[in-house]
Amino acid sequence: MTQYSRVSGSVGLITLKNPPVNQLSAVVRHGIVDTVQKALSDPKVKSVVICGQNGMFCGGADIKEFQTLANMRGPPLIPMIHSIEAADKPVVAAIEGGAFGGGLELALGCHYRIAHSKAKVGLPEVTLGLLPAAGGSQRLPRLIGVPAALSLITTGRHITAAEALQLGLVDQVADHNTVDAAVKFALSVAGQSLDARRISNFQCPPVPNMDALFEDVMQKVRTTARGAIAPIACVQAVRAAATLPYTQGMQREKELMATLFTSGQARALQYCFFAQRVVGRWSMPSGARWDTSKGRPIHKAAVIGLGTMGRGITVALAQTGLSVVAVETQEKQFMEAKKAVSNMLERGAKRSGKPLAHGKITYSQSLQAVADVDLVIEAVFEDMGLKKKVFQQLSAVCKPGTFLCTNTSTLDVDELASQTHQPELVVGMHFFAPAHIMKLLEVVYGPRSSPELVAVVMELGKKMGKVSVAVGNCRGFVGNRMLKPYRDQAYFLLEEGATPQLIDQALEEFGFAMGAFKVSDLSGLDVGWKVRKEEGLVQPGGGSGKSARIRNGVRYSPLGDLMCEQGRFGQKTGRGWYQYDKPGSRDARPDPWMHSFLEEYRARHGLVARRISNQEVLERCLYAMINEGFRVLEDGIAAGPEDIDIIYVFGYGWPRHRGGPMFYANMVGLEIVLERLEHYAQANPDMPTLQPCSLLRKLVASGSPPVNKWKEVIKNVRSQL
Ligand SMILES: CC/C=C\C/C=C/C(=O)SCCNC(=O)CCNC(=O)[C@H](O)C(C)(C)COP(=O)(O)OP(=O)(O)OC[C@H]1O[C@@H](n2cnc3c(N)ncnc32)[C@H](O)[C@@H]1OP(=O)(O)O
Repeated sequence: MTQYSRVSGSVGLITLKNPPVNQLSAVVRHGIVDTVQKALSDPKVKSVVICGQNGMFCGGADIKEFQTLANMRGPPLIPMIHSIEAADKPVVAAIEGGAFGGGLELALGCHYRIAHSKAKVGLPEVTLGLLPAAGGSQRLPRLIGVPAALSLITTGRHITAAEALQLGLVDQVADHNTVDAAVKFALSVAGQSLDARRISNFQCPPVPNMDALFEDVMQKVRTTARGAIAPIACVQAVRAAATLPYTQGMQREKELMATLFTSGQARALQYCFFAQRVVGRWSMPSGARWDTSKGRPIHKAAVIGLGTMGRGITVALAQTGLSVVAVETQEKQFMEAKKAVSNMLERGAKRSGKPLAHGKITYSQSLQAVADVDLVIEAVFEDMGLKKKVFQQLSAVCKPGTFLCTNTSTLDVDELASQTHQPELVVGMHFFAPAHIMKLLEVVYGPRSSPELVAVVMELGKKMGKVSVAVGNCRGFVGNRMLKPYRDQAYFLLEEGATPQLIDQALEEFGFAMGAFKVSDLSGLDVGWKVRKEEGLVQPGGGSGKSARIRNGVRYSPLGDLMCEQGRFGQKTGRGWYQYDKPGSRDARPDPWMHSFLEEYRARHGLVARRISNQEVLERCLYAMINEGFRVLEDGIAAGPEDIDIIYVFGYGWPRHRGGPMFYANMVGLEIVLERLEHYAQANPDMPTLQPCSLLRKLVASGSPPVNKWKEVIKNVRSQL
């Protein structure tokens, strides 16, 4: 786990060996303690270099060890790093690949740091619900100053070697063999005084108006944290570094870490870290899997339809380096799209510092232009008739073997596949707007979709920088299917006495980026109205009598339809569930009109408004959504709870520090979720989405196992169906 050798006569070389990222597991820490001791006691050794095998310095503490305290045996990190800093021989960190979290903290304990030009460094503990508690919160501000340290520690962002050099975080950047460069450097500094190299002895560089700086940062962090506690603790720890002697600062770091370490938030965030990796190992009900299905290379892709989504998809594809044919048949849209795509590419290049991808795109107004591409993403208007026509044309125009994908948020992918000669080469790609920015991609396979195609699209998603989740085909797939009962409950609560702001506030306090009604205003109320009209659910004026609030024997709220009849489509019309200064403006303000609108509505339907608590809002909206999540699992639409949680965290603004809806259900206690659903279902027999689903009952009957054990119960439930 840790290899030791003497090189160039007098340099002790310690190599961390713990694939995949040389994480600091107990054995590695043992190895470091032993080999440092060996190097320091060997009179032939004048200086020491620490590096990692396979081009990676160190990915930090072993996150798996955090799952249970019992796992955390072996030498603790803090004294280990202290003993390196206190050494009387220079110790040089040779950073290849990356130094993250405890890995960077180890490097900060060394007297010098040399990084490869392609290496990245960072303290991402905050993203795991923690803080850099192996001295990182105390050493980093002393080394690079309080403002820069706050920026790195509160965001967890990874920075390049060049930025690290500029900040003074590393001493040298190497373009070639970093270990050789570090050994050479170690030879050159052997015997030199180390007094000025021990960061714990430094004072933080003074900051003018320090109190104001911390107040300002704290306020910003509180706003963006949406209830997460780790970013706040990070600010407090850096403040301790800036105001206290090192030893007291370390004590404060320890106390803050103790609170975070045992918090549910840390558990949720660490679950998300692994869940994100689990969804990459996709599987299909047919048994096809990520490790047994091989894709084939895609050299040229096409996008059909250059509306908002098509433009974003074109940009995302071009940024991967692929050749892209962008097709739009309507002249006006075609001209506008060319300009818009070009602007988006320029902004993207500026943001990322990567070269412009203009040359990768050719534009055409004819579908014939896609004849020789390997993969097509159709992104025309969300209309089954239109999409069917496009798929028939694509099937005729494209060369045999071309993969055909549809960007859709709800439509039946199998129905579209049946329009083509090779239905096995069709999948859905549910992008989220703006498609070149949003991280989530639902990859929707049908019963006939080939695993090769799923492999290709999952890989393509990764290249586009997306978190791709493979899901089965059903109405709304995973994300939108679960959103429906959540939204329905929000509408029902309005009928029963709540206001849009009461409901949104409860959801935002829970941690959602936006409440249900603000989201509805943002995406446009007319979108759902059109779908409901097509489904025959809308009655003019909302209908009357008892049947007005029932469709197909199930409770229905015509409130959204009534809003649309009034032309209140949301932000785009300047009026929706909220009011806005002008059409297109984003600043939502409560609208007194809503009050009389709701009063009148309730009076018409004989409803008596009652006081609705935040708890009821959360329980009804979230548990209805979670219940649907269990149905999704039962139906085999998602392979596991991780898939659902990642979809919600990356696509629907679910607070990451609550781990996703299914993890959250587990945190609350499945038996409590079941009991509350039973309670609400009994009170509302016309709301079948509140009837607890059988998988939830089975899980509770099986003793509510942790999320990572659900798959066994799901397998049993499915085999009984
Ligand atoms: C008292 C002191 C206490 C605490 C102080 C210190 C705290 C810490 O150090 S917390 C850990 C901080 N480190 C991180 O957050 C880094 C996490 N890792 C990553 O960001 C990435 O893995 C990477 C940038 C290092 C590499 O990315 P990539 O090449 O894309 O690989 P993967 O992300 O797919 O990871 C591969 C494989 O490694 C597992 N893994 C990665 N890091 C860790 C880790 N620190 N501990 C345990 N396992 C780790 C990861 O899960 C993947 O494995 P699986 O596919 O099997 O899940």
